[in-house]
Amino acid sequence: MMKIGLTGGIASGKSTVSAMIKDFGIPVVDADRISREVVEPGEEAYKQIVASFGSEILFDNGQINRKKLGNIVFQDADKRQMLNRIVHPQVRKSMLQKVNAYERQGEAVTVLDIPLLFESKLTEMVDKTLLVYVDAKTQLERLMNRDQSSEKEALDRIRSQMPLDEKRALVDAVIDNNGSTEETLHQLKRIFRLWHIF
Ligand SMILES: CC(C)(COP(=O)(O)OP(=O)(O)OC[C@H]1O[C@@H](n2cnc3c(N)ncnc32)[C@H](O)[C@@H]1O)[C@@H](O)C(=O)NCCC(=O)NCCS
Ligand SMILES: Nc1ncnc2c1ncn2[C@@H]1O[C@H](COP(=O)(O)OP(=O)(O)OP(=O)(O)O)[C@@H](O)[C@H]1O
Repeated sequence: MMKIGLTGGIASGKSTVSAMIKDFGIPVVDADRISREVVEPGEEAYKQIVASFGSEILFDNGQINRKKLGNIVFQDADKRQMLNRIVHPQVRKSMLQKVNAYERQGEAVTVLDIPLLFESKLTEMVDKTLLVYVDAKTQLERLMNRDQSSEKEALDRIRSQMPLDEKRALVDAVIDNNGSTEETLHQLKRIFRLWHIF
């Protein structure tokens, strides 16, 4: 089974591209979604997060207040590393299980949507890498719009990741998502044809 690592920066358009890939009938394993599952109350990572960051980061119902935890970790690299050390091993484990299940089902291709593919050195999990690229101005605008966040909150998040221009040099193929979604779909199809996926 061919494994494709789909990556990008925050709000660069990974979810938009992964929805197109699912429409082709190709399975997608989503690291962001898994990172939400592994921090549900009762899970091992949840207990470690509460022990490390305190109950101030919880809502009254016990769920993690992600906006609050985000504001802490995206302003402080040490705290971010502390959170990453708790969450990433669980995410990796769960991703591997899901990928193996698709392999057993006989899927020919599976896409792994991993925002931190390079930052977390997960490239050995995949055969090919595909970057969803946007320029810095578009990224900031789309992020602030989508999350209704301030410029400061958005820039804190963008700066906690490897710049997209650096990622460009590391991948097998790039989709430029500055244009319309139609142009993005066109580029995606061209790359998948090139890789003999269809
Ligand atoms: C800090 C948290 C609580 C903020 O939650 P929130 O719901 O606001 O954001 P969400 O999880 O949807 O992430 C949105 C985007 O932020 C970026 N991002 C998330 N975590 C990180 C991180 N540790 N470092 C850099 N960028 C990150 C990614 O591009 C991601 O797509 C959450 O992102 C988290 O638990 N992060 C640690 C786990 C992680 O690294 N997840 C990302 C991929 S595994
Ligand atoms: N080609 C496009 N034209 C206009 N808007 C777009 C385009 N692609 C994506 N968007 C919008 O930009 C925002 C970010 O896109 P998306 O959520 O797909 O990014 P992402 O990389 O998955 O983000 P995250 O890392 O936060 O999960 C969304 O509001 C989306 O609707």
